[in-house]
Amino acid sequence: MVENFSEWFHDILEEANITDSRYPIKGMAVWMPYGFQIRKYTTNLIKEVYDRDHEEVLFPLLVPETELAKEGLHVKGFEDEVYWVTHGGKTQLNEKLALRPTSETSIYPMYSLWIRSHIDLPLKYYQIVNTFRYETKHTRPLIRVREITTFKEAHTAHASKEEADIQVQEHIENYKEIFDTLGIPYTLTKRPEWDKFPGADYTMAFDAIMPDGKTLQIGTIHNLGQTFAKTFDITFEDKDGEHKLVYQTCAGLSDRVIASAIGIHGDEKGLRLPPEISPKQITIIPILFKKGKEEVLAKCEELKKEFESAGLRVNIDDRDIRPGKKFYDWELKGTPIKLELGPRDLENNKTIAMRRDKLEKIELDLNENLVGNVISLIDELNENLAESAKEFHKDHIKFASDIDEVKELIEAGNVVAVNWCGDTACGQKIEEITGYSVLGIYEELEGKSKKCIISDEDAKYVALIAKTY
Ligand SMILES: Nc1ncnc2c1ncn2[C@@H]1O[C@H](COS(=O)(=O)NC(=O)[C@@H](N)CS)[C@@H](O)[C@H]1O
Repeated sequence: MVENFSEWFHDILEEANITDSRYPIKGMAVWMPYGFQIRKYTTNLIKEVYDRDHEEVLFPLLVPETELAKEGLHVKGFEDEVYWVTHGGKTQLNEKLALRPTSETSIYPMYSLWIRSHIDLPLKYYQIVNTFRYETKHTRPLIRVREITTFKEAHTAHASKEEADIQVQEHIENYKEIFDTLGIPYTLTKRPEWDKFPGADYTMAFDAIMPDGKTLQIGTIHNLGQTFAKTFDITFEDKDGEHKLVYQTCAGLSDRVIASAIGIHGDEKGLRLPPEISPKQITIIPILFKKGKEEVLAKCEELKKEFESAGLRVNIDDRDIRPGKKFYDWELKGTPIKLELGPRDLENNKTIAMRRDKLEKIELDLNENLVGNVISLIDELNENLAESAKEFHKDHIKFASDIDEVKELIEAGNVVAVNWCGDTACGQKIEEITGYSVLGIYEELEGKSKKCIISDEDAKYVALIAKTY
């Protein structure tokens, strides 16, 4: 793992041409070409999963103040973060318009118009848009931004509580598929009452443990119950002609999916990208001398076509610079597989392959199942990135039976599991004493001793405590 993760993360975004934070508004950055490709493949993955049982839509960016203010708990939760538009040209608008911090209050008035009968349910829409939050905590590219550029928000409406509960599970399965595909390990916890989404009945959260041991909330799923249905009058006529309020869920992902893929898999040489989202999966590096230059380049083009017809993304780095610089760039940009091809290799019908995760030379025969062999290397790399990330993740969740241990384990870069009676008073006491956050209830771990770490009452749950981004 890298030494100073925070510095590494900041530097890699610039050096690998992912984003440029020199844009003259704090918390906003430019997606540069290489990063834009990574973002494109990440959103493709999210769409592939969500298009199975949701429909993609696009709502306006601006939300009338009256709509935003309707849901008391919700607006309370966001009032300090909302950006406002007050003028059209020189004309003062007769109503302030919010830049959406999230889209419940722009979507649900329309749900109220569209949903009339039980045959309109379940309604399951999602959009991938930019949202705006005037974050006052330390902003950080991709991790805590003021313009969330890649905000996937799914909003569902159901005829019954049971269906909404099932939908929460389906969102959880969707998120597991997305994060597993990217080899990103996570803890799944139920956020404590005092830290759930404003207006939600409860919040399920995916947290990643970054290399510095701090956790990053990489996705959330909210069971909204009927709170927003009441506020926005989203009702339907059921089979018996009764008018009922719908039950709702919503689920969000953001740029943090990309932040965790970059942060968790990177090493001191740079990115090690999961093949799913790497702009190129194979970089062919011709070793060019005056003699045999044409033949080598011709062979590279031929190989490129062969890999592309197998559905792989390939580039040939034929820049007229020394190979060492090309290797450096390939390692920095994290392409999964590098193939070296020089005149001698051509004569011997060989190419030297290298996996970006292990950086070991592997000699492959050019005429012997080359595509199959390279695909196997890509799969092995994918497996290995996920495995080593899982190792790190597991090694950094420790159990503490007394409150002093919690602090020292977190300072040592861990997430800490403790027994908790579930009382808010105890939970908030844990945060007060340690200065760290209760991520929530963690079902994966069975409590060792069954006493709450604060009250000594019978512990009902295991809770995770962490230093968070
Ligand atoms: N300032 C931010 N920068 C980057 N990502 C963020 C930021 N704020 C929140 N996120 C991400 O966005 C996800 C969804 O945000 S949220 O507030 O929890 N949930 C919602 O807004 C729901 N309406 C989702 S549909 C969070 O889980 C987190 O991963």
